[in-house]
Amino acid sequence: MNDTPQAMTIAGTDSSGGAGMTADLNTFSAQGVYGANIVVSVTAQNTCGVQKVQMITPDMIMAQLSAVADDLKIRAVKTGMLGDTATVETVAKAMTKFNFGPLILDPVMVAKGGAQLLTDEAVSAVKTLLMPLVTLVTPNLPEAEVLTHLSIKTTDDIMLAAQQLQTLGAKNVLLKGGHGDAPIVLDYILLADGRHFWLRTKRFNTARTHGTGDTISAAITAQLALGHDLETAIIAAKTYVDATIRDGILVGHRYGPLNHLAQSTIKNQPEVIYDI
Ligand SMILES: Nc1ncnc2c1ncn2[C@@H]1O[C@H](COP(=O)(O)OP(=O)(O)OP(=O)(O)O)[C@@H](O)[C@H]1O
Ligand SMILES: Cc1ncc(CO)c(N)n1
Repeated sequence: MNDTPQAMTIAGTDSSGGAGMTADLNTFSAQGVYGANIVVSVTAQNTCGVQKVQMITPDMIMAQLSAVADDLKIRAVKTGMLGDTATVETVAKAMTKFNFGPLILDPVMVAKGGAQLLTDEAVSAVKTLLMPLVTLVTPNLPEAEVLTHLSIKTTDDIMLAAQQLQTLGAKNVLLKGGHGDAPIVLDYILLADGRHFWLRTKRFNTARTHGTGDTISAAITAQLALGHDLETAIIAAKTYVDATIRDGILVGHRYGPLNHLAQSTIKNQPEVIYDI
């Protein structure tokens, strides 16, 4: 029997199944990777918004992490919603104690419907405790603004923000460009060795984008667990998330979930641009 590639998500649940841990696990499966899941919060949520959040105790979070570390061979790990300072501290502690492979930090702060998923206080814990441990950080534009205190309007601002995120300790940066309404979507990647590039796709004119950020970071994590290098992993993940939006499904009434069973095709690969 082959050694099945295993990845792990540390995140919150979404009762409607579109974002958070469910999006991560569906993505892992779609990429052919086995998924372990550390639940840090339970949310009552649907495509219209988040109604209620219940955090899990640090002790229970650590027990889940220990249980996985004792038995599985995790090759890459991602974090999603972390919620509060105690959770960030627990996760940071576990990341130095156990070897789960490269850490992908998706610094989830606000849900598509507007609910806050990370306290203001916890933002500084993310910056000081987690960022130095991170292989790749994947903020969207508003999250990058909070982490860097920059106002990000232009492509130059995006490049500067990515550099600042590296000075906080993240080795590599993916700045996601899904927010806004320009007809072209640009994601920016700054690698540890200073190389950088943009991924350009056309914007799908749809509100069915619940969990796009979770999905791209989970797809990157899965690709790393499969043994691909980071650049290849990011391009494959972007191609996949594009397909999951393109082949949309009709679930719920507002920010509908993605189609995690969608197939990536050569035709929907992003354009890679080095100079903008
Ligand atoms: N309407 C769209 N059309 C094409 N690509 C999109 C669209 N919306 C998001 N994306 C892509 O999805 C990925 C996630 O980007 P986004 O900026 O939406 O993340 P996010 O805000 O963290 O998502 P969420 O909070 O819903 O998890 C990026 O690669 C982005 O380019
Ligand atoms: C639990 C959870 N994690 C992340 C997001 C962001 O997509 C969400 N809406 N809910």
